[in-house]
Amino acid sequence: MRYLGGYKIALLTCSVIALSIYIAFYRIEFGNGNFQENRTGGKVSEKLFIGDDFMFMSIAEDIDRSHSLHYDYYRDSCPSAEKIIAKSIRDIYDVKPSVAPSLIRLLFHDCFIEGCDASVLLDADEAVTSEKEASPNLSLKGFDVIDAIKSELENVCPGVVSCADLLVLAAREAVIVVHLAFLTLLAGGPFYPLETGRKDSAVAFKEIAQDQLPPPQATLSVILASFASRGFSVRETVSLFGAHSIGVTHCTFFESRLYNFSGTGKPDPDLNPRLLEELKTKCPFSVSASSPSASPGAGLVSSLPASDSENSYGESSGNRNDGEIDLSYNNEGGDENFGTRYYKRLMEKKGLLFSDQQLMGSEETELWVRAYASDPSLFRRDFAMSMMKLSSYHVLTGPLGQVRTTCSKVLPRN
Ligand code: HEM
Ligand SMILES: [Ca+2]
Repeated sequence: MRYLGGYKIALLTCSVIALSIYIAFYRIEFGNGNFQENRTGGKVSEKLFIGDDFMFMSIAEDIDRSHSLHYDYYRDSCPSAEKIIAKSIRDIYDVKPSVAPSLIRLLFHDCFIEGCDASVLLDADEAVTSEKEASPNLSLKGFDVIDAIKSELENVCPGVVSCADLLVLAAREAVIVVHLAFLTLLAGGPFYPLETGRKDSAVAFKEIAQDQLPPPQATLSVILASFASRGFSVRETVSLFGAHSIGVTHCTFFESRLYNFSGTGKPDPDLNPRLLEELKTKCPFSVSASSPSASPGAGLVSSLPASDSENSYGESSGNRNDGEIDLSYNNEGGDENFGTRYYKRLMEKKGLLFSDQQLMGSEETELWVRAYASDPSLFRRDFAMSMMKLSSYHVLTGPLGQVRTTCSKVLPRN
């Protein structure tokens, strides 16, 4: 009996130690804010992974599964959905690699504004003031790709797969194809598991998009505050910026750094002098660099230094006839790693956007920049976690949303 009692105590002690280690690990690795309240009030389960292998773990199961996100949500209703999406992205990427950055950015602009509910995809009509018309969204691309995949899905299982799920799954596939291209997929990721079951909004949020998407002139404190208000830690925020390893930016978003930084009439001292000279040839002086026509929205923009706020996202930035430059323009050293190369550039003052270079502006953000620059697998792992978190941010589930049949239109009211 005494022996059995001792055994029980030992077992209890072991369990307590194991639980403490687990909790400590969870806190250290993922900080706070990882639980996402969905709009039904339920908890979205979190998945963790250790090293480069995913360890699936349900931290908090929803009570009512029909009103929450879960794995393989379309298992019975549309079993081929994820395959159709994945194949479409791969096929399109083969002929048009720019689809990958377009969709990753589209996901960010959807999820950041009132959650991943496909609100950004809605066109304007009598009932909808489209987010597409908000100035940060004028240069978004990839809507045609989403529409094409959606019509394929509608042929196979009409009215089943939401546009919000389609967008997060398509963006994940975009991350995968990019990594295949960079030959880093085999090096461990970053595939990230995604739960599904998001519903689409019946409204769009143009004013909120205008106010709350940080402009390329945003200062570090503005950037961090805007991500923190959505539950993203500094580490997660810095890792998400790694998406700027690929894709393009228009000259208009950084030209004031070349010619008239903060109204000084001089270039931004935080821009690499050699890169500066090259960029000047790619983006010749234009009127907008000296006296911007843009009149940005209020909100975040109004908290910028006056001279910077004048030329944030311009009202017509997407329509101006201005050059497109690779965000990784003139990458020297042949370092082809997605992520790593972006952070190395920041260390050499080669971030194209002022907001990118801001990540070198505090001890804590600089620490993560340096960590990601030197450790590709750490970056891949953190990026995957943060993308997963972004993709489940503030989702609509159950009866709170709808499943649109055309992603640019809300369902007609009965
Ligand atoms: C403060 C935060 C951010 C700002 C100010 C910002 C700003 C910008 C700007 C100005 C562009 C160029 C757009 C153009 O000229 O067409 C751009 C491109 C892009 N952004 Fe961001 N961004 C931010 C965060 C993010 C995040 C968190 C992601 C994804 C996780 C992201 C993904 C991308 C991608 C992939 C592109 C390239 C798009 C393409 O080539 O089509 N950005 N961003
Ligand atoms: Ca949204």
